[in-house]
Amino acid sequence: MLFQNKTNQQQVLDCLTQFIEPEIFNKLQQQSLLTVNVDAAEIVICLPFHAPAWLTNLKAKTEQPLTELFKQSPAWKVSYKVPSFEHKKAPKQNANIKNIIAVSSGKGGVGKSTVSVNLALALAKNGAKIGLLDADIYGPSVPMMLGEKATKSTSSDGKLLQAISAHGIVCNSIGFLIEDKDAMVWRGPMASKALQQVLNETDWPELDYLVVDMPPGTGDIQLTMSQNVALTSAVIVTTPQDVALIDAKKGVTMFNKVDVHVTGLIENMSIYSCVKCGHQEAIFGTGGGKKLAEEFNLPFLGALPLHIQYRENTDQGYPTVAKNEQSELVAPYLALAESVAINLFKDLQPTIEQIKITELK
Ligand SMILES: Nc1ncnc2c1ncn2[C@@H]1O[C@H](COP(=O)(O)OP(=O)(O)OP(=O)(O)O)[C@@H](O)[C@H]1O
Repeated sequence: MLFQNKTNQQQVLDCLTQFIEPEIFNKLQQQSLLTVNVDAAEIVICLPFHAPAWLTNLKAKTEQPLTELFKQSPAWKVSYKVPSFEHKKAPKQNANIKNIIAVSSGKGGVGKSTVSVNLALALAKNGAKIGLLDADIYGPSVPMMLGEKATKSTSSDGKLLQAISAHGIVCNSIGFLIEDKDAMVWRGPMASKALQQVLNETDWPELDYLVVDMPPGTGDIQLTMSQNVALTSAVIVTTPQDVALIDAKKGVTMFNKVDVHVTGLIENMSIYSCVKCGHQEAIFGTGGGKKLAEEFNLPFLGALPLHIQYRENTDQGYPTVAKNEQSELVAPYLALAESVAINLFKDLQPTIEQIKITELK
């Protein structure tokens, strides 16, 4: 009888299953990332993604039931290790870069670079080690957006370029390698070579994710680039407008064609909030991104508002997420970053070496 009254591990795990999505819970268990120490009233978790709001929410929801089981407030021992996820094709990859995420758009001007920059910063703000590579040969804008336009790439060993540090992330740009006027006449293999060059000839520190701002469109250039780089996954940026959605469809189709995993869709310029009166309007329509995601059975990763501050901040080289002044503009990016990191874990398997390391612990 005494034994029955004593809380056991399984009861604690049963409690946690009610508050963690099954796909996440099962994988955490399979990969030995979640353990319970009943005697110490401890939940020990090694999170494979950085998601502060997700964790805070989980702790808040489980506080009462776990306290009842443990007869004391639970202690959470949380550590982080983002795995390198398997991808279908595996061109040689820099060992320092665990994962490469392409930010893509079917058409130009939907805010792909703005999203790349702020998403990279938000992933870093959530705790991940982040690099940003500007592969947009048509208009490399990342150096300007990060306030590093005047910075020149340097090399300490005469072989590898130093990655440029800005606002807590490191970056490099294809813009440092090319003349603007040249890019217009490039073909796929040339652009792909330039991307590989800037990727492989940069001295990247250890990165959980390298975010790549791809050139807009789904033509020969984008196709070759996606084929020749070890992309872990792609996210597609669209606006709610029909024309943008049609092109976003082409984006998803392109990545499917070259066997690159698509994490999901992001809707930019979603709702306009008037700075003066707060009135909200769906200038480019509403719900299109979500509908498209449903059509392709992909996660809808988040909607980002249309707001003048996003433009002004990147124009000044101080992106909104780095500036961190307006929570209503920063919060959607932090949520988006969590969504991307969590969905990658849900969808993809860690590489074999990664599993072995975890099992040995
Ligand atoms: N959510 C937003 N609210 C307000 N302005 C935005 C938003 N997103 C992007 N912009 C602005 O829209 C313009 C186009 O954005 P951006 O350069 O990021 O788009 P892009 O898709 O990368 O374009 P390109 O096809 O030229 O590479 C920029 O002036 C940018 O500041």
